[in-house]
Amino acid sequence: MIALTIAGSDSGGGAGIQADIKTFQELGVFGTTAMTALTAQNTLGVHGIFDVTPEFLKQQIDAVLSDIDVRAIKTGMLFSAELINVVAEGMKMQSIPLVVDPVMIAKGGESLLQEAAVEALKTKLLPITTICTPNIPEAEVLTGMTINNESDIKQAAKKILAMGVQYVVMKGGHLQGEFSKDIVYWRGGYFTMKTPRVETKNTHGTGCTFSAAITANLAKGLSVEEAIIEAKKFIQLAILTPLSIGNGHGPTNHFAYKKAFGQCEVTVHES
Ligand SMILES: Nc1ncnc2c1ncn2[C@@H]1O[C@H](COP(=O)(O)OP(=O)(O)O)[C@@H](O)[C@H]1O
Ligand SMILES: Cc1ncc(COP(=O)(O)OP(=O)(O)O)c(N)n1
Repeated sequence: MIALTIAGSDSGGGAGIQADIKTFQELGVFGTTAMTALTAQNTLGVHGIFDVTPEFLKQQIDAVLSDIDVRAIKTGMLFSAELINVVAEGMKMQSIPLVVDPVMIAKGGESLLQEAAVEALKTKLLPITTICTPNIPEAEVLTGMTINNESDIKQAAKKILAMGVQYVVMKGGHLQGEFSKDIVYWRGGYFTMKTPRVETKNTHGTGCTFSAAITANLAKGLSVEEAIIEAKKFIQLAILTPLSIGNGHGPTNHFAYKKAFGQCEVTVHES
C-alpha cells in the first residue's frame, strides 16, 4: 500500500508534506513525495517560500511513478500555474485516484497559491480529480461565490462538480456551531458528516491531514465513501487529542488514531 503526496514542505512539521507522511504512516501506508516548495514555517506563520522548478517537480513525479506501485495520489500546496501544469500532465498519463486539496492561504494569512494559478487549478487539475476537498474560503475562490449557509454550500459544490471533479468534500471547519460538519457531493447525491466541534487553537494542518487520510484510505482499497468517513474520524481524533507545540496555532496529533481506534463516531446522513 503506497501513496504519493505532491505538496510543499512545512518546516514546523504540522502541515504540508510532513503532515501527509505522518498520516500515511499512522494509517499503515508507505509514503512517497514530490515536493513543490519549501516553506520556512512554524506555528506562528509562513516566513519564506522557495519553490522548485517545474522541471525538477516533473523529475520527482516521474521518478516515483515510473518505479513504484502508487495506489493513490494527493496534491497540497502547488504554488504556481507552472507547477500545476506539470502535475496535470503527469496525472493524465495514469489512472490512479487523485485527491486535490486546493490549498490557497495558510492560517496566518500567507498565500500558498499565486492568484494567477487559480485558473490552471480549475481548468487543468480539477477535470482529472477524483476527490476535491476545499474549505469554505477555497470554495469561494473556485466558484466566485460568497458562501454563508448550506444552500450556498450546495450551489458551490455543484459548480465545482461541473469543473469535472467526481466528488467534492465541502469542509466546514471554518464555520461556527456545535458540530464541525462536512458535506460530500457527487453527481448522484450527497451525504453529510458531523462530529462535535473541538474548542482549540491547535488546528494547524487540519486540511492536509484530512486529505492525506482520505488518500491513505484509498491506497488501502477503501471505497471513496468509506475513505472519506474514516478520514473524518482520523482528523477528529487528531484535533481532540491534546498536543502542545509552539506558541501559535499548533499541529494536530497524528498519533491519536491507532490509540483511540473505535472511539470516534461520525454521524452520517445520506440523501
Ligand atoms: N475545531 C474543529 N473541531 C472538529 N473538527 C474540525 C475543527 N476544525 C476543523 N475541523 C475538521 O477538520 C477538517 C479540515 O477542515 P478545515 O479546517 O476547514 O480545513 P483547512 O485546514 O483546509 O482550512 C474537516 O473535516 C473539518 O470539519
Ligand atoms: C506547506 C504547507 N502546505 C499546506 C498548508 C496549509 O495547510 P492546512 O491544512 O490548510 O492548514 P492551515 O495552514 O490552515 O493551518 C501549509 N500551511 N503549509
